[in-house]
Amino acid sequence: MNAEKEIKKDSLHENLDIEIKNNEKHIEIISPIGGSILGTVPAYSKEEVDREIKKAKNAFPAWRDTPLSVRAEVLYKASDILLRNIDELTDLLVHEVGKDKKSANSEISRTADFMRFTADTAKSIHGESIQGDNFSGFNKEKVAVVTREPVGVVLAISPFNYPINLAASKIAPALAAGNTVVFKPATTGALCGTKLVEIFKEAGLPDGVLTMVTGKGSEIGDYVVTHQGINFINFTGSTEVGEHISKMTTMVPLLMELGGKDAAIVLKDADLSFAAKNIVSGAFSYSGQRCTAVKRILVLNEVADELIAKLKELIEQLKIGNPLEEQVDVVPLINERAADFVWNLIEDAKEKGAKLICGGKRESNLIFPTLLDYVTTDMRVAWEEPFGPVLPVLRVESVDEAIRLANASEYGLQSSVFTENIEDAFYVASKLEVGTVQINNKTERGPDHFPFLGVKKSGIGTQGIRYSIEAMTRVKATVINLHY
Ligand SMILES: NC(=O)C1=CN([C@@H]2O[C@H](COP(=O)(O)OP(=O)(O)OC[C@H]3O[C@@H](n4cnc5c(N)ncnc54)[C@H](OP(=O)(O)O)[C@@H]3O)[C@@H](O)[C@H]2O)C=CC1
Ligand SMILES: O=C(O)[C@H](O)COP(=O)(O)O
Repeated sequence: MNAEKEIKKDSLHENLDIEIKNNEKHIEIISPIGGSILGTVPAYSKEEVDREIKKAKNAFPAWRDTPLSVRAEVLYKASDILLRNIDELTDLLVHEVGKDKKSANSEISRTADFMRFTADTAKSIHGESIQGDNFSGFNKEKVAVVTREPVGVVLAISPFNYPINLAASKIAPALAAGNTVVFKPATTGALCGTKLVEIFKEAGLPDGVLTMVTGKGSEIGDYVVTHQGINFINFTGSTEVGEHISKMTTMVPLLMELGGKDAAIVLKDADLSFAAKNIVSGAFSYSGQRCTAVKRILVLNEVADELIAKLKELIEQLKIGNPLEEQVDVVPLINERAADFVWNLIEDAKEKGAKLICGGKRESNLIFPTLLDYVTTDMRVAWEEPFGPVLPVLRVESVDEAIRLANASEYGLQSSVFTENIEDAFYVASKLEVGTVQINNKTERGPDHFPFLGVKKSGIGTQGIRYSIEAMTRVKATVINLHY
């Protein structure tokens, strides 16, 4: 039975030109703005997944052997096409994941820059040759020619929050390196993902070099990640799913960016106005639905009151609401379930004695930016990643207490330290168990050629343009044995 029923689009979204197929072989994509259906994507069966992976496998030898300059040319073209479609894509992003228009637009232009930089970087990566005589017992007659080889078929799995950028930042380096790619977008974000694939094809990618499988992760995810045709998995998403994938797979290299609980550590001598401005933007942009969002403040007691007053003032200036109507800072969360989770964290903290400074209000999946003071280590919000607009403040007695609390997290993505003293900044940075420490800045991923990684439960391996290309290639040594 595969009957089609007509679905009428909500007036909020009727300007979007997306097809809706209402049958059991399609999944509905629900907008976080208004909760209505935006479009549908196919729910792939196992046989269809097999077919797409096989296409990528078959396309691999020819793509690997395609000159790098030609592969790079496709990325330059894709970057141009992306920019040509920036208005349409921005609009789709706003509708599909509820991002504010300015951030959505910058996601697209950043992705175009990313693709160009990837092509440039790939062209400048080269191998080396090594002579044997450095090792005792060998001489110059033995020479290794060391090249970088693609790994084969890369499975790229992206999350909902950057449906264009976190897809392209896996796909572009993988393709530049000579791999073929099977792309599994987050279901909310799959309409954007579909457009991105179309753009790569329009740029001239041969058939099978980039294929896409859509379907709910809970239904097809395990089948895809354990498929024998996959040679490498590049995943961004929650720690829960990342851990699950790493338990399911065997002998497949993994590159994973997972959850975080980034701390902003504010020392006594920090420029508090500057720190507050950075923290508010770091914590609340896209309503905190960013892995690198500032997710807790560890502030020295002596300056806590002053910092909190400044934070409150800035938070109260944030524009909250519907990104389809106007430019706002804080938008509805991706769905009701996400909002329930954040709401429960706020309630738990309040019940255990946290002081609500501002926010603490909810309208459906829109949570108002919330600042909680006097958060203690028995409260869930001190440790759990909200992926929403709630910011806990933990007051500390000393710099070492801040470091201890920062490191007590199971996560280790990034941390900020705000201070005017470079010695103190480096002392704190040297002790923090994270992938990146930001001195006097909010936590953030860019610029995209910097290494981006998480330690502990925040990830495996390193992304960032050159790092991603290197991660998705392997070294091959061809040894010349001369006998002169
Ligand atoms: N460190 C980083 O760089 C980043 C980390 N994140 C983290 O991601 C989370 C939010 O993103 P969200 O999209 O909700 O994350 P999820 O972990 O829920 O989903 C991520 C992706 O995994 C897919 N998936 C789900 N189950 C499986 C499975 N069994 N096998 C294979 N794939 C599966 C999802 O598909 P489907 O949508 O169909 O379920 C989606 O494509 C937060 O925890 C955040 O910290 C987000 C962005 C960046
Ligand atoms: O997915 C995320 O949340 C990102 O990797 C963070 O990127 P950003 O710091 O540029 O928002």
